[in-house]
Amino acid sequence: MANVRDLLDELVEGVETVLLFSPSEAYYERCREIEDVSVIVCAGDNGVGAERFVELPLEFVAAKERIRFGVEGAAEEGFLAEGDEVACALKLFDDVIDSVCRVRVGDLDRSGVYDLFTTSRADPAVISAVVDVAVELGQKGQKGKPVGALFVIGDAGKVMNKSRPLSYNPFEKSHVHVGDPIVNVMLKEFSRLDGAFVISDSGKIVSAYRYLEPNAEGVDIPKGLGTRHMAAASVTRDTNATAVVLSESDRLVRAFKGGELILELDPEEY
Ligand SMILES: Nc1ncnc2c1ncn2[C@@H]1O[C@H](COP(=O)(O)OP(=O)(O)OP(=O)(O)O)[C@@H](O)[C@H]1O
Ligand SMILES: [Mn+2]
Repeated sequence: MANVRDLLDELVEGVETVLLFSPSEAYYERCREIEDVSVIVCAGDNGVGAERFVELPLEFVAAKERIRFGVEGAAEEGFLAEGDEVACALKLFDDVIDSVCRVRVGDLDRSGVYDLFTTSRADPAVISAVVDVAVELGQKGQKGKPVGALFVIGDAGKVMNKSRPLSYNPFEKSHVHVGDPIVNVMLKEFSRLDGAFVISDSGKIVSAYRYLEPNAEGVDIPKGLGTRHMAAASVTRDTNATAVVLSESDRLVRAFKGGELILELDPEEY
């Protein structure tokens, strides 16, 4: 007669790698003793002293996104290869590992999320906060109407030099940072108006209403995207900034870096 264990055995059959999300030291040590399996740790810091470690820059409330980040990160670091079967063990409900899911590297669509956080100049928490604002705006719109927005994060001095004001800057002389609840309301309010937000590496809002002076030469972004996206891509090629764009027309959130589109997500699925 079949039993639960047989059923669950199938889940980990043939798995070569275990990816542990924020394990305790004891849990990590126990996993290391398993033969023929390599262990990767993905956590905020490497407290357990793992040999193969992927840093998690934020909590990723959505488990799917956490797993995607861990798997992309591990692949990027060379710990995993296309086709590898991985068992991911994580904490879903409690402060102990209570869930296991199996993934095949390459089967998850690559989101670019690891690159976005690890190779950006700005603080990962700032990027995450901006992506959150863009996603929320995308879900709700502005009084029910779809709205677009452009956020340029990091290398703000250079970005300011390569842009000009469209109107009076409501953030002049203020010291407000992304992530503050008040600021999120302000960002949403001002997103009705033209131009870009410029945000520093540490998350200070430097300006709203900036018109970026894009030098589109050599910038290669998917056809069909308009001037907002072109300006976003160009500014990230000419500076070390990362740009996050919410499209008013297709309602997707995109991130650009080094002149390229690196992330595309649908706020409805986030
Ligand atoms: N160079 C720029 N700098 C800052 N903002 C810009 C720039 N170019 C366009 N925008 C902003 O983008 C808005 C939409 O322009 P457009 O429709 O051409 O862009 P798009 O890429 O198609 O974006 P969407 O998908 O939101 O329509 C403009 O009204 C303006 O506020
Ligand atoms: Mn448009």
